[in-house]
Amino acid sequence: MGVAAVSLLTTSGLTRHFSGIHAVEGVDFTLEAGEIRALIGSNGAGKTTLVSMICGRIPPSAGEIHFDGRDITRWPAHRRIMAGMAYTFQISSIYAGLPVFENVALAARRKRRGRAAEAATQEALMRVGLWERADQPAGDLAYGHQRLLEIAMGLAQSPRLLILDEPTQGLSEGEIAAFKALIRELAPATTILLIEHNMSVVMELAERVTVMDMGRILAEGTPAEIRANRAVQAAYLGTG
Ligand SMILES: Nc1ncnc2c1ncn2[C@@H]1O[C@H](COP(=O)(O)OP(=O)(O)OP(=O)(O)O)[C@@H](O)[C@H]1O
Repeated sequence: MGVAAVSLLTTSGLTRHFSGIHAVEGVDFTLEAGEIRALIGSNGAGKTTLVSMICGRIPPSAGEIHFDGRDITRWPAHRRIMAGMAYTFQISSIYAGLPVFENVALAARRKRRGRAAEAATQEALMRVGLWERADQPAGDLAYGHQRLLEIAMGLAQSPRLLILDEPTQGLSEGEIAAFKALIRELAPATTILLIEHNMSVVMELAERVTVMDMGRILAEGTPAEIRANRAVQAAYLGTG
């Protein structure tokens, strides 16, 4: 028998309670290096809470997280960034008064210094197509471009795992098509985990889909398997 590849990310028994609410309950979740994974589920299913524990925004009530073979359960967020994780959460991180370039450079400097940070900034802006707008105040960008700016901020950290929370929310059809193309270019060098409500994005982009319901993993599989899954249809897809 061959040696099993080490998964990039594994959670075991990961749990988070908020004063009686079981937001995430005993989740065993695994990501293989290089994959594009979608995390779906109805409002309140626990997706953001799960991802927040993975990236170190909130501590778990119980359970463990391993990244790249190391137990990172108690690592602060910045140490996880150094280890190769990056995440974007809905617009929260943009400084509207600062130029586009500076926004991305601030993110790059969480991992690198000096010229290396500037080079990573330029590369990330070119990758998402915002290099021409590098000098504009971020607050002047159209909404779709602000979402791309957030992705550039993640990319500037050259992550091995990029976590995106609802990246296509509020984007136009054209912008969504550009987003899909961008993500396809990033994988498999970068592993992608995206929380996504847009089913066409999930079905076209993700190699595997994880469905959460009431804090637990309800199902996992290829897009075709998930579409055909009765429990998923009842809990989620059927209501959409
Ligand atoms: N800081 C918090 N304090 C109290 N309850 C919380 C907190 N964060 C999340 N919850 C609760 O935990 C549950 C899971 O929420 P979570 O935001 O993780 O779900 P979600 O699947 O990301 O939903 P959505 O698709 O609406 O973003 C919900 O019942 C939510 O109200």
